[in-house]
Amino acid sequence: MAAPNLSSSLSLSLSNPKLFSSSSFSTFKPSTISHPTFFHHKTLSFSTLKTNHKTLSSCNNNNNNNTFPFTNTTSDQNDDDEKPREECGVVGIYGDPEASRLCYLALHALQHRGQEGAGIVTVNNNNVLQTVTGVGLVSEVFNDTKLRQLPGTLSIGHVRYSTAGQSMLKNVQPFVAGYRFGSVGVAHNGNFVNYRKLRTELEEKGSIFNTTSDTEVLLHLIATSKHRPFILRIVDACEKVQGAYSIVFVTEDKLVAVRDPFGFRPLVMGRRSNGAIVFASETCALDLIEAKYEREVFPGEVIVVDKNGVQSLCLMSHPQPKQCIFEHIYFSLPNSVVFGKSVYESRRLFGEILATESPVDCDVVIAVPDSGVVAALGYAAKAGVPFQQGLIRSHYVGRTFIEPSQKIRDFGVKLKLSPVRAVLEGKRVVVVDDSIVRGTTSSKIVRLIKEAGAKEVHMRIACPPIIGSCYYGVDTPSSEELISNRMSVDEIKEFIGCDSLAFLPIDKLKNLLGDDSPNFCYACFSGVYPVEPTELKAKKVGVELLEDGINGLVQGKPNEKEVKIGGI
Ligand SMILES: O=P(O)(O)OC[C@H]1O[C@H](OP(=O)(O)OP(=O)(O)O)[C@H](O)[C@@H]1O
Ligand SMILES: NC(=O)CC[C@H](N)C(=O)O
Repeated sequence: MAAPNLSSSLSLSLSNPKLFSSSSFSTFKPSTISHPTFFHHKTLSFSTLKTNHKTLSSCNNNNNNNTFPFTNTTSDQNDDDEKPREECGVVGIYGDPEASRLCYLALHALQHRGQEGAGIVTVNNNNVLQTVTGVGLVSEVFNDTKLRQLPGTLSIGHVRYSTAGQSMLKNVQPFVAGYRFGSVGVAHNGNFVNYRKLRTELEEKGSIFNTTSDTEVLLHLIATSKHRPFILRIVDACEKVQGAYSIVFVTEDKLVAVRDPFGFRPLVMGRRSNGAIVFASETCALDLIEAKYEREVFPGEVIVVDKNGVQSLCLMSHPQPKQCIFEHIYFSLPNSVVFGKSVYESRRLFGEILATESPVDCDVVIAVPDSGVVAALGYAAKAGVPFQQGLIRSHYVGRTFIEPSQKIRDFGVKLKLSPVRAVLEGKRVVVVDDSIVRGTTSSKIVRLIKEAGAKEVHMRIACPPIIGSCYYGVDTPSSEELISNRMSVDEIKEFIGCDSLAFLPIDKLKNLLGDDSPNFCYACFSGVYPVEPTELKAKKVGVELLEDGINGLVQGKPNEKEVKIGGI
């Protein structure tokens, strides 16, 4: 399969369905996509499609004047961890003879988004979808022998951190399924909030599930869809699921990328110099495999890549994007551009705001590595205080450690972070971290720093207090386990034992985002959910883990108070 030839001219005279064309997304104003990228969209032969599909009949975003980076597409140009877990990372590559190896490298770049399992599916020369999946890190799952088993030019890959379904091999993606018209593979970042209901309905109709992952419902919905051709089956399935999804699909001859109408999770598109098209959760993956960033997959967009080129069509209309602000706060790597903004720049500014809003006399600013580093640099620069490395992070301990008991978790922080006495002794120290979830890390850190001789410890947190659990792909604990949901800032200060504590004020965060502010989801700070989480989150009671419909077994009643449903 060769790289797609995108030189054919665009013909877009569609009124129904519409391709993503000149609808405007003025809120997307990233410098990186300020020079519009033009694709040669090959028009789907819609006369052969069942075009009454409502999702394809209204493409423009309602109620906003957003402008797509295209200025004119009618042109011929074209388990029970206590922290917020990372999310999954996805990658898709079309038209490169080294597709699986590039996928493997891209998954390395996305490893911070999931460490439970990794997998790649590649279409071989006989049009067969071949899979390698395994539990653990990318480097543990793949080796040269495994990659040799994946020849072909079309691949998708996934790194997993579970939000629904246990952490076990059978739930490691990509999933591949055969249905009566062929095979399809899927890699999903996000979480379906109506998974349990859909699964029950499908099971009642006879579906047999292989996994306990929410993602599998999509395959059943595709297989049972009455729509033709395949792309409309995908659209049909996506219409039925609710919640967050940035997905790549592979068939014998197509790569398809889809982002949910709210655009909760990121998904970007790039191109290698040989013309190969690449989709990835973050731009850091594009950079690693030398794919040039072209643009985001837009909320509600479906992009199909096949021998005819790149086609873009709209999944469904929606009032306003609701991109996850936590990608900028914690999840994404600082070298990525997410939702059109540099993550590094966001974090540096969060730090600057903290320095302005919550100044304190101090001798040194230190970070809780890794995700607190850039905000600490911003704080130090603004405050005019030296930044130093007061905590050394072990490179051999994962980003989050998944320890079943609190006792062992306490060691976890010590194992991961070691204080530097030379930096801390006798000093008034500002410690910048990106977030406080349960407060475990902060309380341990304050103790470590004080034990190393610090005179004062002032915690500055580069996000607002987290009071709501996430239902859109971040596996935060249930709301009742979130310290900011149970305690005031003063109480948290007492609990973690620091001399002062301040969070990034939400209004300042929104001010910083400016016109783009309404396009973000703040449910974790407000408890107001853009998409109703009908199935409540797992929570721990004593040593028992109660799981809900999202995560599987229900052994107890979820606390109804946990979820405040609000408007968008
Ligand atoms: O309040 P808690 O429940 O302890 O959780 C918050 C901590 O967890 C995250 O760190 P993580 O261990 O994921 O490391 P990272 O900064 O390297 O991503 C985050 O950066 C905080 O330090
Ligand atoms: N973190 C994610 O995006 C998880 C994807 C999917 N819900 C799973 O649990 O496998």
